[in-house]
Amino acid sequence: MSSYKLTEPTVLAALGHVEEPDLKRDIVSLGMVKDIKLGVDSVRFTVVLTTPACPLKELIRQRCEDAIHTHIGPEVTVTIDMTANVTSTRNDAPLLPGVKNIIAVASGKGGVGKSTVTANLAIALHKSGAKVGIIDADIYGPSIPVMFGAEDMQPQIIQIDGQNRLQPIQQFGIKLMSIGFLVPPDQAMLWRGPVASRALQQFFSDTEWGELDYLLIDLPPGTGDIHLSLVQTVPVTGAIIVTTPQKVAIADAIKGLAMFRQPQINVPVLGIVENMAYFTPAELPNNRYYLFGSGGAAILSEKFDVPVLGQVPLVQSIREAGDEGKPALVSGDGPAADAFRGAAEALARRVAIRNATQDETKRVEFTRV
Ligand SMILES: Nc1ncnc2c1ncn2[C@@H]1O[C@H](COP(=O)(O)OP(=O)(O)OP(=O)(O)O)[C@@H](O)[C@H]1O
Repeated sequence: MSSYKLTEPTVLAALGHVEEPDLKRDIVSLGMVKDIKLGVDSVRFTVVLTTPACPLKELIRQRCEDAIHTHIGPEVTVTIDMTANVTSTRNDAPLLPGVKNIIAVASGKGGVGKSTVTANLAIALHKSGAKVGIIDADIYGPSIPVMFGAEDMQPQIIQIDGQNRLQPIQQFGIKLMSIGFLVPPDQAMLWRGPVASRALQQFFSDTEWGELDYLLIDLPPGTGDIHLSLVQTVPVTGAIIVTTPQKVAIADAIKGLAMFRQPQINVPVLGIVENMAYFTPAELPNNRYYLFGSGGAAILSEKFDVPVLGQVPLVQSIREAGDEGKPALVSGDGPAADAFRGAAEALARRVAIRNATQDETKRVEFTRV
């Protein structure tokens, strides 16, 4: 006969000592413990994480096991099923009710690798088990179709409740929508701002996205009409800023960051991704050459109190993968893949913290900033 008391209340009391490291609250009051099943000397339960990309999964599992052993008894056999339910503040959203988080990916300067970062973050999140989509909002220079080897594909039109709806293209597990799928590239180039903005709005209103944990928006470089249209069309969960370490890129990244932080816009900036942070030759993966300088993102991070989500090296295989139409992370390994995976985990973590600590973003309701 065991001397300890193994009941649902004692299990919950024990697990009440386990703190979610990011949210700084115990996992029981956060509603993360489910399906407790008791045996004679054993307990099995499920821990529902806030993202499948959670880098703290093993830490939380270990702490749960330790808590049961410490507070109930060391002899108890503990089985923990880890699962995830991505959190959201998009409650009762009229547009895209099945999309939990809308993440804007912005850069100050062109060519810093914003689309490359978007594509690989999406693949990393998908590989962790999340449902992910990308809207290519770079109406005048869409690059997502090429990066996903989908430039010849066309979205199907389906009828739902008597209305025509666009079906996103699906490649490598990611749902995609881009102007590049709908009109020849040279045609969109000639559109004026309002036409381009309307095209973007249709990606939200007329596309059948279904259920998604993360919808990434690949914005055009700089700050402009499309950015305003985005925040006027949907409440954006948060933004990330992609930059290279160069001074000119950082100066422009500050402008992008400041735009999201304007009081009228007020979209939380979740972090910075420093792309082409250093060069690593394939044959000497431990050598790092800081071609564009170093420390730029760190300075930005400190000055604006925004975390650096990751530093992605400049490697030939990333460029080749982009040109071949298969984002590097689909089949790649090595330092670049590690950097993208780390950045995706950090992003997912920031989204979970943002959702637990900040109210829903409001859709912007004005025409001028
Ligand atoms: N870390 C990297 N290593 C090597 N090449 C890279 C890296 N990041 C991006 N590139 C390459 O740099 C070029 C520009 O990247 P990308 O199109 O992603 O930039 P962008 O910021 O989205 O550009 P745009 O100004 O069109 O919005 C592409 O050829 C891409 O493959």
